[in-house]
Amino acid sequence: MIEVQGLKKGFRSGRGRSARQVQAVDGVHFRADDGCITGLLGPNGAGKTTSLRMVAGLLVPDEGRVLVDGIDVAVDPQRALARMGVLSDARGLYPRLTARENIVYYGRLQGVSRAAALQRVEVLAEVLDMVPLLDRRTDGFSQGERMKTALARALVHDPANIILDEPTNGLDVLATRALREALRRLRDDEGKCIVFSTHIMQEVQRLCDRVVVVSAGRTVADGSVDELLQRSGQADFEDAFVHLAFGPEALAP
Ligand SMILES: Nc1ncnc2c1ncn2[C@@H]1O[C@H](COP(=O)(O)OP(=O)(O)OP(=O)(O)O)[C@@H](O)[C@H]1O
Repeated sequence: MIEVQGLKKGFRSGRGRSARQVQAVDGVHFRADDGCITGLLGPNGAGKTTSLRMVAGLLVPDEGRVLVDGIDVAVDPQRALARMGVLSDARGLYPRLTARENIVYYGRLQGVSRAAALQRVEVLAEVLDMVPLLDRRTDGFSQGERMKTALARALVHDPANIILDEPTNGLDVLATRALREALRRLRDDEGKCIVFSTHIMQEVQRLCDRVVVVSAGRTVADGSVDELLQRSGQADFEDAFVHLAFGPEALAP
């Protein structure tokens, strides 16, 4: 389970006199439960990536805190991070290594024994439907094949919590469907807590048990798709999102 409380993060942008403060995150909070897929939905620049980078311990918040299975990331980062698998947009794989070697190598870096990592590869290859890829060098892999390998790598230490930043970026429709199916299996078969960011409505509607709407750095709404439709009084989820993220006036023709 991941709990995010009152996160804030600002950046200084530019130099000298033209430098100014950008408030990337200005009050993001949510709770993501085990066995649930939670989507962070927001427009470009809403602060989703910055929030997830703080959750993953890659950025230190100015304010607020992140609890991973009750462990404060700022207080005990090692224990908190060991409970998370993170798939960011940097999906760097070693091109000369096979998919299996990439995954096992990362497992070793995470402190997993070679035998356990090799065993985990077999399980993940089934869940992610990538058995035929395992013994190919990743050099020349398609975007979808890279994504699956990177996801398996992020999950090799069997973390209870999975964080994905815009995971379907650059994937075609079949690879996107395969990823969705993999995330559902990780939720249903393994009871994982899954948090991902996106600005794609259909993705949220098809996949999420819970949606956190982020706008201008803040959590502005939180609930299931049906709850958000009800709360906004809209029949269409895109309209509901625009209403919640930008206010009812943004829906005017
Ligand atoms: N390192 C940085 N320095 C300066 N500004 C930053 C930095 N990182 C993010 N920002 C700014 O913070 C705001 C939030 O950015 P962030 O990448 O978190 O948004 P996002 O919701 O993930 O957007 P997108 O959907 O476009 O990826 C943006 O205005 C961005 O320009």
